[in-house]
Amino acid sequence: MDHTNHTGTSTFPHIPTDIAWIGTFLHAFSGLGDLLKLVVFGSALAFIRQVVSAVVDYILDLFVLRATFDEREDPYDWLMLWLSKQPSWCTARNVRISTRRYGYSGISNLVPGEESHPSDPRKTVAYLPAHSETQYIRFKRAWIKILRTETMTDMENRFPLQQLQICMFSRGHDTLNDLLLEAKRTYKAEVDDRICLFVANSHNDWCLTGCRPKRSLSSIVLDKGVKENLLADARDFMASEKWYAERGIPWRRGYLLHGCPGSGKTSLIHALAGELNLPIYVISLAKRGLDDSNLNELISRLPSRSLALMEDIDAAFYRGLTREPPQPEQNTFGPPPPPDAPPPASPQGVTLSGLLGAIDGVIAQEGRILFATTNKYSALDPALTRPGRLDMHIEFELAGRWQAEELFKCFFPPTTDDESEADGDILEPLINFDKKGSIIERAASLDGQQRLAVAFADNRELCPSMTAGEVSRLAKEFADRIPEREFSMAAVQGLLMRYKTRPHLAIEEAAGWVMREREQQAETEKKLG
Ligand SMILES: Nc1ncnc2c1ncn2[C@@H]1O[C@H](COP(=O)(O)OP(=O)(O)OP(=O)(O)O)[C@@H](O)[C@H]1O
Repeated sequence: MDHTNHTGTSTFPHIPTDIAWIGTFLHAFSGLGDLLKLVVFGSALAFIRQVVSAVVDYILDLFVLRATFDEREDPYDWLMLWLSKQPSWCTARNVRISTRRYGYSGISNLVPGEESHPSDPRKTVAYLPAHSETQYIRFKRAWIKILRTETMTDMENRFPLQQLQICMFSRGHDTLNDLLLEAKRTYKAEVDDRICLFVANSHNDWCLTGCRPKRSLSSIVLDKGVKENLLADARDFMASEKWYAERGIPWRRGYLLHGCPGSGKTSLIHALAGELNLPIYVISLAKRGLDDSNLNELISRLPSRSLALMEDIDAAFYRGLTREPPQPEQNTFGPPPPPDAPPPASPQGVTLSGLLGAIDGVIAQEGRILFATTNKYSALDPALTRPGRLDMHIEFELAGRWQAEELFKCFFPPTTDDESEADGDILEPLINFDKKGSIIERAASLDGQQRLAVAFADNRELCPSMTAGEVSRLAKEFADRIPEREFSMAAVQGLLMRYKTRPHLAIEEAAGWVMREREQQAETEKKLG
């Protein structure tokens, strides 16, 4: 075969040249092999890493349990209270100071050296681990990693949402369940003899504002049978879920307490909540920004078996409430704007139809008790007060003599059964002592103002000891000086408060107090025209 081309030169001689060129080329890039090796090795490594990480993740998923607690949910509060009792939680090195309270006193740590003040719970501060600070806590032989985080729920970073993330080695949910159970029990024990109050926060979520000691029903003096009937009715309702379901009646009950200010409406609701062990959810209809849809949302978020409280429902009626949708200038809740105020830019507020719908509409929660209070019963629309919405109406009156007598007994309970011993004390009731026990002065010899000053002295323990018989006699004497149905119970309580260690002085001063109150009332009426 002839490999000669038209130029007469053979083509084969080029082959060795090309091979040489490739050789030269390869020689020039002698690192390429290494590079290829590196690429292959790197890819293999990345692949192995991914596989290992997937396997590790898989194994971790099998053995590590992670849980997130959101501050909008109850378990967050249980856990925060429980954590507050763990030494390592309270001694975190990177702390955030907080006045938020979980349970009643659990998380609150007084600033060292500072005395607590029962009337101002905000004076106590809590040391919480800072956000993004990891804490390790031992629970039932397991180590739990806890991380507090704060995320923003809106674009403008206005609504921070706190979360707790916990992580533990555990194959099943047993340890987590145990932890939750213990946290819940701790929380329950803390709030058992207290009532928890919830209000709506800026997200329109229910938020625990605090827990206060339960008030005993016996400290509220009402006409015979009133509180007993109310308690029996509420108890019966709470136990009647099935009865309501069988008859297709929504399991809800509403109570309207109406009457003069300071007659014990709010106090009775708080005492009842304590008796029924129900948390109170306070709905403030005058709250800025609350409209029909917000109200609906709030009511739909009420937990079952709760007590919703709408106070001073009459405050909404300064312009009259209609069933129409809200207009800028009418039909809204809230205090009246000043006369020269510009009209609101957009209609806002709760309408009567919105309120009616929220109370008994389809979204209204089952198993809840609604309490509404008002000082102006006649201002309420009959649609609002009809059975099914507000089933039971209870009127509260000004203090009767019997109530004044009972209130006196609440203030000065008998301290001894021994009549002879008691008599001695009662004969000298107005002697006052300083803290060291020296006699200051015999109050009987003082004028009115001085007597008051003495009565305010910090000598509570010097309240004379009295037998039941003596207390009854004094209580009657006191009640005889209080005119029937003229003053509120709050006013009578105010009088007794002035002489909380001086029952005799309270009796002596009662007549003068009545005169002064009447004068004041006359003056106020004159001013009002
Ligand atoms: N019937 C009562 N028995 C015992 N204490 C009472 C009674 N009524 C009022 N008080 C006392 O008076 C104070 C005010 O009472 P409360 O707030 O319950 O009245 P209210 O009827 O809800 O008043 P308002 O209508 O102004 O809200 C409380 O400290 C309470 O202890």
